[in-house]
Amino acid sequence: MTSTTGTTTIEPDCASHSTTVLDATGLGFRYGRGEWIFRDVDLQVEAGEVLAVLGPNARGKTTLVTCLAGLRKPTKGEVIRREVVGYVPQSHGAAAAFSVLNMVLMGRARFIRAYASPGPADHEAAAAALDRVGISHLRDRDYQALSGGERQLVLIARALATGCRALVLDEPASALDLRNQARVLGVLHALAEDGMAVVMTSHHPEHALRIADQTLLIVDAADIRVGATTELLTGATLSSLYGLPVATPEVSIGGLSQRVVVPDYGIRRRDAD
Ligand SMILES: Nc1ncnc2c1ncn2[C@@H]1O[C@H](COP(=O)(O)OP(=O)(O)OP(=O)(O)O)[C@@H](O)[C@H]1O
Repeated sequence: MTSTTGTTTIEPDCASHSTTVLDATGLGFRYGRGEWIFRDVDLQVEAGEVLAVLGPNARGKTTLVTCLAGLRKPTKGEVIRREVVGYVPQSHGAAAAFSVLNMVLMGRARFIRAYASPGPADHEAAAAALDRVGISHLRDRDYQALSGGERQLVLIARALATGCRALVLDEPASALDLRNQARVLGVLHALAEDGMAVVMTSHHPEHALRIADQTLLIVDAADIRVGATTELLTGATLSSLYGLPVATPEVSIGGLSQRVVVPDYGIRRRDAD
């Protein structure tokens, strides 16, 4: 056990035969003396598994995943992290003008002594992380001058440079166009195929249907549902979760039958007869 933060334990356990990377039990959180944001959450994420966290705005998705990542101390319960966890925040901003390479090298902070410069091993890890997400060609670009999709990939590379075996991402594809959504989802899917445990929040149930093995729904603080994505994400459940009619028909795209999410916005086009 390397460190303990209240009830949250960080426990790299290389000798364990369990493939459970993140193990949360009885997790509850409230800000100060406010209302519970969520309570009694139990979940496990295995190596190579993707967990999507869905719920309407302000239901506590960010709060939950920051507890899982160890950035926030839960009010109740415990999270056991058996591997290093990399966190990818929602914000794409950078406080100063950094190159892409220097952004990714920040992920090496825990390996670099105070006032020391990154060494060859750090540069090697940063290059491997850039390569892993397919953006080696951007390494000398100014991070602030990149598009939202490119920045998202840089932040994933920065997390990978930590040597993490679990990745927790807050809305990794929310601000991206369709092609960049596919690109980020493809990277996460490939990382999971290589054994990474992936947790991501999303406002896109179809992203969960594409890549998530498990989904966690925050219906309200006392009603948290965790289950197999394809079983949990029915039209009826999504309609009730988001408060509008949602259909989930099977369609064939590119020769592949896929369940898609079609919300009824309740608006009739003016040119419709
Ligand atoms: N530091 C804080 N102090 C007090 N309340 C907070 C704090 N941070 C978040 N909250 C509140 O906790 C609730 C959950 O916030 P959180 O950001 O976790 O929700 P979310 O589901 O990620 O929201 P969104 O989908 O809009 O990003 C919200 O009501 C929010 O206002």
